Amino acid sequence: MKPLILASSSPRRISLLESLGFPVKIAKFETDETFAYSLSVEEVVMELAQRKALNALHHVKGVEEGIIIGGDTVVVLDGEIMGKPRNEEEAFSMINALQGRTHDVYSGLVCIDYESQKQLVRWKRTKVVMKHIDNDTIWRYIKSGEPMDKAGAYAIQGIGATFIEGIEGDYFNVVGLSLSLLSDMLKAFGVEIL
Ligand SMILES: Cc1cn([C@H]2C[C@H](O)[C@@H](COP(=O)(O)OP(=O)(O)OP(=O)(O)O)O2)c(=O)[nH]c1=O
Repeated sequence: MKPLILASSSPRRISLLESLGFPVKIAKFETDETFAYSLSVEEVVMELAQRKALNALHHVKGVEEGIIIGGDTVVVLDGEIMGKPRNEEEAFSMINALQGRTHDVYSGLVCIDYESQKQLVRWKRTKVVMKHIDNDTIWRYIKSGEPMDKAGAYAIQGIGATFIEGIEGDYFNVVGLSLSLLSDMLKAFGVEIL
């Protein structure tokens, strides 16, 4: 089987991919994550995931062969895209905006076959309903450190789970890598999970 090369340093994406039982190689390189505001959310997550994957492809050329996987996750409330907070104040305003409301989490996923250079680019959306959270609780959460490297400043898989009323869609898409979508994409490259 072709090795899977993950263009990501996200510990969540690494352990989700490893949970499928395949050996995973990591090829993460600094990628510009700015985007044009004229793009739709779907285009943003696909473009950023693609940039990460193409960057890895460029760097592993002649060194590693396999299927390169790139991903990107954002939170969207009222059409506004939230990435990772730059500081604690921004984390506060993100969670404060999300609490008591329903938002969408979009993840883009890209697979590139090194050998054929064939590319597949997809996206997926999950709806998340968050409970009301008071200001003191938000600040205690921020002080836990958990929100700082997460889109929308919360982690559904961590203490942030206590804020979540429910979701509609794929849980793993919120954590950053839909294993269901990935398995469909890998199938197109001749890779069967089972
Ligand atoms: C909403 C949400 C996001 N996240 C994470 C998933 C992503 O890792 C992160 C969004 O940032 P990304 O830019 O998608 O990824 P990253 O910077 O962590 O990793 P890399 O660019 O190396 O692939 O937020 C959670 O872990 N839990 C959640 O509930």
